[in-house]
Amino acid sequence: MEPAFWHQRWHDQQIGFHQGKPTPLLLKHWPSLGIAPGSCVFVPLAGKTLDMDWFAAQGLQVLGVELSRVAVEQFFTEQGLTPQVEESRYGRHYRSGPIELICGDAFALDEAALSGCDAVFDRAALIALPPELRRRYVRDLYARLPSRCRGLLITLEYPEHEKDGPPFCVREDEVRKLFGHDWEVATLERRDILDQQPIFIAEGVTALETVVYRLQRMGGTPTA
Ligand SMILES: C[S@@+](CC[C@H](N)C(=O)[O-])C[C@H]1O[C@@H](n2cnc3c(N)ncnc32)[C@H](O)[C@@H]1O
Repeated sequence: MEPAFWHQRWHDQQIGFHQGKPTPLLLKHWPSLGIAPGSCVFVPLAGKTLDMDWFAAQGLQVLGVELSRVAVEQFFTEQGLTPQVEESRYGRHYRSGPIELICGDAFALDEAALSGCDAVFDRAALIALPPELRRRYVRDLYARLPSRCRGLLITLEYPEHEKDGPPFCVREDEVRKLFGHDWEVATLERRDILDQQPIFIAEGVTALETVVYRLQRMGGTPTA
């Protein structure tokens, strides 16, 4: 997916992935990670997700990264927030209270940019990328997160021949292969969601599951 693809989606407001409330599986599983208040959560490929708002309400700091300026500015406008804006080599930083959203390319973030992150939340991010980019995303971006990091990853699985991505089908064996060497991966939940996704049904998809994984950087401190 080239940047132009996403810029066009935001320009046309073709943002069916955006949810009008925080991700229910986030609310269910985040507490099990035991992330302390005041910690910083990295939200890659953030869009204007209300998950960022939810993290802030839990007393967490948020660092999001998003390509589209439309998305970033809509996030703050819709939250009734007036961010401070500043440029850096990573892009344009928008800050309001505990939320900082960088309008820029996630692949350009280096270890220095991510050094304050204690956790990561990946929903509709890994699965927004085609196979080769997924490998780069985990190999390069996830590898720059500090060794104390842990987090949640949410994926979708469906018969691949029935639909083109995004969102892409990313099966458990691929998740384990992608994260395998550097991250401990635990499957927390697998849920059939086809009947809640009429758009997939309309496209001819006959089976759809969402899977929640806990990610723990190897060498980090595991929780119960
Ligand atoms: C499917 S959307 C998901 C947004 C958000 N995670 C959510 O749950 O609503 C993927 C987002 O990633 C952004 N994106 C794609 N490639 C990116 C990149 N290289 N760096 C930063 N953002 C990117 C797109 O503009 C789009 O808003």
